[in-house]
Amino acid sequence: MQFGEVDIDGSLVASHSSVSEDIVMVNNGCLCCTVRGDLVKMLLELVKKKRDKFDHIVIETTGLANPAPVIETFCMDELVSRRVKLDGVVTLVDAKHAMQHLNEVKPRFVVNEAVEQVAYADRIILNKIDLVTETELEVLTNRIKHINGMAQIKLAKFGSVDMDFVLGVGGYDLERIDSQVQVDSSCSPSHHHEAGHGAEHHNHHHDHVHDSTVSSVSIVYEGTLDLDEVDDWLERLIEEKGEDLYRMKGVLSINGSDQRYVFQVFIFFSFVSIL
Ligand SMILES: Nc1nc2c(ncn2[C@@H]2O[C@H](COP(=O)(O)OP(=O)(O)OP(=O)(O)O)[C@@H](O)[C@H]2O)c(=O)[nH]1
Repeated sequence: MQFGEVDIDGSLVASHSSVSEDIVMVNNGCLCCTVRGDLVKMLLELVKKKRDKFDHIVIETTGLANPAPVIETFCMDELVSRRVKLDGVVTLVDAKHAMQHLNEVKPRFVVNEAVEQVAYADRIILNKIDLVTETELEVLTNRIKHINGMAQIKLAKFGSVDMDFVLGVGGYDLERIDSQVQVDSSCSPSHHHEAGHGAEHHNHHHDHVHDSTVSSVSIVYEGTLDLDEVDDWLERLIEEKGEDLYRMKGVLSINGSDQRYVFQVFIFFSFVSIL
């Protein structure tokens, strides 16, 4: 499926077309509710009429789309969420042009879509690496990691990556968060390591990078936590800072319990989902 105002890929595909039947264009603009309504209709129709013919549904948005309303559809629409599960958000980054888009200064209250697409991603394909120098690639990679420290990044030419990298991602799968968080806390470049006596901030890797209004932070705290206090903290954080947050994932060790607690939170304009 593709969202977009001008259906260019659609006409290209239609002209070659034994596959056209499997590609659905949704071109009613980018307003969240319009897109969501269409998306819900398409998804339900696919499930109803062709459920035995596919394993995955791939939704391609235009480069200008905010991914949030699409992600939101899978959590908020009851009929959809009962029938299809969001596997993950994959963002294809054009190594040659991405920096320019990430740096574009938008008017106040207008979000930079390129930054959002990186921020929401579970997987990032950093494509066209043959068109940039090693230094450019390094600067861009650092910038992307600064915006989103959780996503796995794969460098590619002509979009060539293993199928496993883009399908079966499990980005919203609570069971996989445990391992993701462990990997992340050992290698994230933007982690905050808190140990008893106060926070020590390790952001020195990024001192030379253009400041980004969107960034990811991880907190590693040794010891156990009180569940009620964690609940209160999350509630307060969402209430006070909800508008500034995109996603949260975590694994907690709780006082008096030898089980690991895994949580994730998605925050969209006026919607919070805690699993
Ligand atoms: N040198 C080089 N060219 C590439 C690579 N990947 C794609 N291209 C070329 O870039 C051109 C434009 O392709 P894309 O940027 O992928 O276009 P697209 O994604 O279909 O465009 P939108 O969906 O409209 O964003 C085509 O001629 C591709 O062959 C790459 O890794 N290296």
